[in-house]
Amino acid sequence: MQNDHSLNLLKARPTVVIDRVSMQYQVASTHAETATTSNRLSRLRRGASTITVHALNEMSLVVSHGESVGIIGRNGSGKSTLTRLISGRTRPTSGSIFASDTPIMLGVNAALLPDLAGDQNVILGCLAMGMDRRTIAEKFDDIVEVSGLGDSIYLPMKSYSSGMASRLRFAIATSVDPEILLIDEALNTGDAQFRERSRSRISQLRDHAGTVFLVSHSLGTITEMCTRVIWLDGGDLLMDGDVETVTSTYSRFTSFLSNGDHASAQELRYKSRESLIATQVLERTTGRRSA
Ligand SMILES: Nc1ncnc2c1ncn2[C@@H]1O[C@H](COP(=O)(O)OP(=O)(O)OP(=O)(O)O)[C@@H](O)[C@H]1O
Repeated sequence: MQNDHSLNLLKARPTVVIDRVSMQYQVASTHAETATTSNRLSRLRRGASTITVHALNEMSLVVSHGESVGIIGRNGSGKSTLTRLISGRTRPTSGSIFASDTPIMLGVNAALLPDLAGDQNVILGCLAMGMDRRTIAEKFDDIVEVSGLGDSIYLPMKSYSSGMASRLRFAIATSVDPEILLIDEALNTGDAQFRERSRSRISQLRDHAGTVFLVSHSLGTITEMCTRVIWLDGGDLLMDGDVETVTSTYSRFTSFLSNGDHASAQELRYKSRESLIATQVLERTTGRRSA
């Protein structure tokens, strides 16, 4: 048993290693114990005080090739912060993140222009991702096909609905077969046909041994597309495991909360966190080891 486990670890090729990462933001706050209208007005002149928001408390994770990791949790639990850290757009307050290749963040990396037509934006987006002209020409039809925009591809992007724009971004961002793809909610805007198309595109990416991170409030989307799920709450990593176990526990948690049963929700939160087996990232040492 132990040998099987060690063998699996050896076979797994890590793509993202999150080593004791935490994130705090310094934010201006107008809160005061003794706030009155007059001192609120005087604070308008003096400026607000600063507080620290603990967006992510220290956590470690190792994600490997072929994994599609769903990130779930209530509003403000730290999901977007975690994806921004993995993408390298934000630096963690403490800890380090290692990635085997540049992570592509859907919708952010494709710097598209609203005045240009969809087809022109395809070229712009591909150039921005570092493709040469020949590769763009090879991929062009496939990108238009994945976007499902039909003749709307020739219209300016500013005339698109938000769902149409995110379909185009999805098609462009996934055309590079990124080794690490981060998707934050973008898939929820599409219609059923697009969801089907994006689902098959994500499984293609996984088959090419890539890694996908998907933030979503839709447990249906997570169940359809992910092989592993992590649950964040209040900046804490509460669960990390198979899709069924984590999503069903999270559903119980949210239904306790919506029924006003905060005690049971807290108990479930506590138990989940207690049973989490924390990842430990060991220092890599070189040279001869002593006995
Ligand atoms: N740029 C920022 N400056 C200050 N605080 C921030 C910033 N970004 C996020 N936060 C805070 O960090 C915490 C986590 O936010 P984050 O956006 O990561 O949550 P989330 O789980 O993605 O939420 P949602 O489901 O609502 O998108 C929140 O308390 C939020 O207010």
